[in-house]
Amino acid sequence: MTELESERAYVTECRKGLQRMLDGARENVIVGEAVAGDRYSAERLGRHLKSLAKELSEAPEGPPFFGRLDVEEGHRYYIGRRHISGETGHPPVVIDWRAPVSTAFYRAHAGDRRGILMRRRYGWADLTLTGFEDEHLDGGAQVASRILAAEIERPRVGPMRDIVATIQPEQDELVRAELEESICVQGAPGTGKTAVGLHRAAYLLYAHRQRLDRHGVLILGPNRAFLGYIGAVLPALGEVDVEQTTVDDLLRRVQVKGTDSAEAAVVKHDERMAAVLRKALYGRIAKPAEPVAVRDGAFVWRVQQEDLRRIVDDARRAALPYRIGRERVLSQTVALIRRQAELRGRTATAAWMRAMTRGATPAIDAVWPNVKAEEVLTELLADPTGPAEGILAPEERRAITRARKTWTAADNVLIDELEGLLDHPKGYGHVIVDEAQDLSPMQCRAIARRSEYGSLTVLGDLAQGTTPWAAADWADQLKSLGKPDATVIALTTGFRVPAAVVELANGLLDDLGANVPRTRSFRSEGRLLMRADGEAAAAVTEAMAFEGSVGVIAADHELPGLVARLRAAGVDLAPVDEPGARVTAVPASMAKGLEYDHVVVVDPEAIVAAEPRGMNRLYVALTRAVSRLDVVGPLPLTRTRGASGPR
Ligand SMILES: Nc1ncnc2c1ncn2[C@@H]1O[C@H](COP(=O)(O)OP(=O)(O)OP(=O)(O)O)[C@@H](O)[C@H]1O
Repeated sequence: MTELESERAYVTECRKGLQRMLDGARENVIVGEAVAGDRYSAERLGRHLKSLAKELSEAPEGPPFFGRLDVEEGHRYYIGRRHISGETGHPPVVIDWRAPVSTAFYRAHAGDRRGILMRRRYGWADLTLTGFEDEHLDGGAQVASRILAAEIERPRVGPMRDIVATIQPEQDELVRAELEESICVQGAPGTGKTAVGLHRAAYLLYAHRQRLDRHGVLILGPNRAFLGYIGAVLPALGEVDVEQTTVDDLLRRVQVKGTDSAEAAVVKHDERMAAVLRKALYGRIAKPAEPVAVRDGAFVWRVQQEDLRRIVDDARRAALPYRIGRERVLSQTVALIRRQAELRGRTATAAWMRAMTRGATPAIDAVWPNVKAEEVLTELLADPTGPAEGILAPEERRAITRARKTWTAADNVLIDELEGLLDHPKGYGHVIVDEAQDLSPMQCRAIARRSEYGSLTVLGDLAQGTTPWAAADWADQLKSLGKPDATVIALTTGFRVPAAVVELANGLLDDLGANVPRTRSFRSEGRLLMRADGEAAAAVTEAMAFEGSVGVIAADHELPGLVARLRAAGVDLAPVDEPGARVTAVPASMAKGLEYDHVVVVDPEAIVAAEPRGMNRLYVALTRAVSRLDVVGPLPLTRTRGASGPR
């Protein structure tokens, strides 16, 4: 038997192992229901076993392993996307990539062998094992892995895929960072930030399943097209319970029908709004102007004005959320009434307490009113002379004063801030934030509230910041996110963009004024073509001769006209939220985080001119290509390049 044949025989053994696990899980469902001691545990056990059986039967069929570690003569571990048990009494046939032993697969090298003699990587064509590649760590020269290079250079089609077989050592360190540790990854386009974030979610769920099952993991991305693009990665790794959403969707409480002026949006996203909102809310608490009087049959119980004032002051000092503070004031007021009643020999039954609470409520409403976040904001936005005075400048107050009552996206952020003052929000065990350079201070606060007792993985690139409030450095952003001590780590090897395109993009960095390290590309192959105006149709048609996806990126306002012209030339483009299409029309504002095998950027000057941070937008657009980039029309003049352009 050749070595390849014996490896193929092992594949068969793995498939048998999987079938055994599935049969076992199904049988357990039947037995489990019978053995549980009571109905409650029968139900819980049943649910657990059923979900295990369901997960196993629905797991996408893929290669059962992608690597092997030989630790000593005859002793080896196969590493795969999921654990596969051996026969009863035998060790597992495949070890989960997240298990501690698998770490060596990603990190061992000749200088630090971690007890490994040999690492084997496997090549697959769908479900057929086609070959393998060995790396002997106990001597011999290091050779670059062809399987690894082929995987990274593979043309892209459809949604994002997992990278478990090829995670790089510096990425693996981030994936496996401790749960308690908040980290911030600064990485140029295509360095694998998103991939690292998704694999970190899968890793943490494996390593801390119980804790995170209770508190949950949340992934925040820039827009829905991006979520559609990354949505299949975690389910393919067996993780289906991770909440993936955008910041806007996470904070949506009122329906957005209006848009803010640029000035108003900037003010509403400014951190000073937190102080304005606090003042607006707590300004509603009044000094008690009279005693509390509660009728109780023939009696009237009283709580003196002085006592009520003390209760209110104590509750304010305790810095509780507003609603909890109000509850405390009400219950302490009723407690004083109860004490008086008991001194007079009354027994305070539950019904009596409820009646006293009802009776005291109007008096408490007068000092600590029950309010809704929307009401507070409506009043604030209607009155330029209100709580914002002394915090915002007069023109800023005017900018946010609105004539008509329609909610905007920024209002949801403000309502969320108020909700955070009113009550404790739902927290998560771990939150992963992608494109975090674009978050405003107020959005950061919303995330900080949800991760106060958990940790964060912050992913971003200061050079790709396109919002008016984009971060200039990570220290401030991390402070706003409530994790000032998070470690900032830079990733500098690009796995998406070919070297020629990286060179072009690096040339733009000086114009962006972002203090970030330059990238080097893992990929020497690839093509950059500068084309003249009017060659968009030719560029797209030529792109379609290659395998892989094509993305056509243009300024948002130019895209509809371009799509119509291309359609007339016989090319149909799918909208950006349809992952998996052959040719996609991508508005520049939605390009962030996406990638296509071949990208055609049309009219770069229009992309730059369309918005204040247009140069950053162009930097994003130019760095979406995996194999080929066509730039149609001249690049804007830049400080570094002068009038002639790169080629
Ligand atoms: N170790 C790796 N092995 C194989 N492919 C990788 C690896 N790391 C990253 N990639 C691939 O490189 C591409 C870029 O990765 P990703 O989208 O995570 O980068 P990013 O840093 O988030 O980029 P951007 O800033 O542009 O959003 C993806 O196709 C990803 O699968």
